[in-house]
Amino acid sequence: MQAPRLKASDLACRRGDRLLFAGLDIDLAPGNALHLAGPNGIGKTSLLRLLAGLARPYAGTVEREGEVGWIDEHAALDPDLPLGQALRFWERLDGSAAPERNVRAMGVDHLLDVPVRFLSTGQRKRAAFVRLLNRHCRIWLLDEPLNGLDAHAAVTVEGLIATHCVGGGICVIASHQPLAIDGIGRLELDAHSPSPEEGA
Ligand SMILES: Nc1ncnc2c1ncn2[C@@H]1O[C@H](COP(=O)(O)OP(=O)(O)OP(=O)(O)O)[C@@H](O)[C@H]1O
Repeated sequence: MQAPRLKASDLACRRGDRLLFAGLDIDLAPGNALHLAGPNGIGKTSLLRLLAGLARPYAGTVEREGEVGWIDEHAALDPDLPLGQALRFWERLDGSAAPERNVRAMGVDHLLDVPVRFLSTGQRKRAAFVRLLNRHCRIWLLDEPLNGLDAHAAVTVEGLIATHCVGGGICVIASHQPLAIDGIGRLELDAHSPSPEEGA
């Protein structure tokens, strides 16, 4: 399997008439985890979207080697299906090797008969992690992955991220919460001074 790489050079992002950030460089190799921090609305999700290729940069480039696994507040599971069936739909597409193990690891094995729409916020987040683990992507881009999780599940997720990186993966995490992960880097986004063009 090819080693993952995630590199952003001189990256700028504009949303509406606001330049959120500019001149940003990120270079992540196998084993690297990066915590994106900063106040609400500063551009953490926007940066993750650029890194994922879901949005086009205003300036600069993103180079990506390896498939991206994404977590945000949407579980991407059919709300009308029982959780087990909703997960199985993706397992077939993802070619999951050990779905039962991942279901147990995220502690949702007792919820497989419950329709996804009845799951709590934290239960839905756990289910989203089952799907992420099933996919074996080398690059994880996680937007507030600890939101809604209890303390025990948060420790589980921190462990999963650490294991993913020790195994040669890359992970970028936007989070307002501290992350207990050995060796994790930190990028604090702060307010970008408006360009003359913006102020005009
Ligand atoms: N599609 C869009 N069009 C215009 N502005 C947008 C769009 N999406 C986001 N924004 C704006 O871009 C700014 C950055 O949003 P973003 O979601 O990246 O921030 P964030 O740092 O992730 O915030 P939070 O900590 O609240 O999750 C915000 O002011 C937001 O309103």
